[in-house]
Amino acid sequence: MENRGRSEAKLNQAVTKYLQRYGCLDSINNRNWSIKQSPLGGFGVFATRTIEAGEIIFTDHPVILGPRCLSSLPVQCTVCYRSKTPTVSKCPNKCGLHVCEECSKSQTHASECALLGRLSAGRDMSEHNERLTRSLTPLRGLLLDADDLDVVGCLVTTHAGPRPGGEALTLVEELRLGFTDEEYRLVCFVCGAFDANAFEVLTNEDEARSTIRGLYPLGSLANHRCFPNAFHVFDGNYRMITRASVEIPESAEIFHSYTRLLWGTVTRIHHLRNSKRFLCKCERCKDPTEFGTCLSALNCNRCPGKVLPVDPARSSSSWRCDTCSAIRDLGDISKTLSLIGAVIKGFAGDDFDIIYRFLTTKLTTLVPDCNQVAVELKYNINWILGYKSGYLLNEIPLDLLLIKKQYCDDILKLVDQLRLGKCRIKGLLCYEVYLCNEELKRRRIANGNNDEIVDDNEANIKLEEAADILKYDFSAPPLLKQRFNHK
Ligand SMILES: C[S@@+](CC[C@H](N)C(=O)[O-])C[C@H]1O[C@@H](n2cnc3c(N)ncnc32)[C@H](O)[C@@H]1O
Repeated sequence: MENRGRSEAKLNQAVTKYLQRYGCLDSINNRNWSIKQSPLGGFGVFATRTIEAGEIIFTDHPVILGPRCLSSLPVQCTVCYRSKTPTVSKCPNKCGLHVCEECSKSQTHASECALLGRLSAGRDMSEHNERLTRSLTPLRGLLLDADDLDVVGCLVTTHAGPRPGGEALTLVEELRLGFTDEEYRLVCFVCGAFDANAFEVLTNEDEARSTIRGLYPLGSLANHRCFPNAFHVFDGNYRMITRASVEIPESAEIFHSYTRLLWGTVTRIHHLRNSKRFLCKCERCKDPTEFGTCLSALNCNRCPGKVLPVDPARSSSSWRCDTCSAIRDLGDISKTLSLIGAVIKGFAGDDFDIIYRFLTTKLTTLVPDCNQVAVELKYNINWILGYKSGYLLNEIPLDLLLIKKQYCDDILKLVDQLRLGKCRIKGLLCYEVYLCNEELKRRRIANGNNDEIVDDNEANIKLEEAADILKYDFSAPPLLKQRFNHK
């Protein structure tokens, strides 16, 4: 990893100054972290004392924030990111950006409109709106002051020097923007920094997925582990609040996860290799059973055993049955995985009948219940039952309500087995179990059936656990925010 003259002293100084400047004072005053050389290469963030599970490690401010580079971005205001406001329209100055009425008068938009006017030499950019929105985030690097640029310079990039990444190429070739050489180099650097370090930002509970991303200087210096010891949420001001998910001993390295936590090793390794360009060698990756969860397992076609990769880090690893020890042909494994992938791709995300039928019939012939695809489908079902029209919690039959609760319990067990501690998924699922229990109680009372046992204590424990984990999360369900008086 290139260090470009970075040193522990320089990084600690630049990041501290940055956090002070943006008022992230809890990261400084009660400081429990330090940036140090990591045995993984480059730098990382380390605990300077024991940090309790749930304790805040740091609050970080985005040095650059903006739309993700997705082709399916909704039309949103490029300043406040609201997409559901009727006043979002193209800027009348033809800079090509969408803004809402309120933000059209903001200083942020004025600066960006002027920058784009200059870079496009006054051309009408309105027709390039979509491409421009997707490319806007790295362009924001051109508007940073020297102090902010200094902290961006502390971050690693996926490509050293003036080699353009995908986004920079889009900007230059398709938008034909007139950069100076220095501007072009900076835009390329920011693109690379986003590739290596960006966080997807989720701050609206109505949005199922994030449409914006940010560069968080201290968050970006934390390395990855597939069973992280920290998790983060975002507050209403796009600040990243990083907390310990488990107790972190003094001097231990603090880790985020750069992948979905419930992906199996083969999927995680593929993602890390392709998008972050490194190979994780953590305990979870080295253990073919992933702490006994067998998330990657397929059915053996000779016996009731589970077939697992012998060396999950190698794409050419052989796969062996844990019961009869038969080696399964790699071609056969790829075929099974492609078949499952193709079927799932064809699903409409919220068609309960189709997903449930596949999960409980065809899929069981190919993979055991612990496989990551089964887990993912159970997770998806949880967001249909109780949320989609026709499946609201008070409408669904009892068997579906019990299925939802069972799936949440199954995934919560898995989260514990994977040593994930107080992670965001756990907070969300605890809340869902609470809702299921409340609905079961409501039905029992409505039916006058007081003999049926619904464990009130469990409901309250789950509610408290959810509220504790999601305490600072702006996208948390309103009930949790209200009950515990969160912002
Ligand atoms: C977001 S940065 C983390 C901070 C980085 N180590 C630095 O020195 O600035 C991501 C980069 O750190 C390295 N990295 C993070 N986690 C790693 C791990 N578990 N094993 C090896 N390299 C890792 C990879 O080079 C990755 O692209």
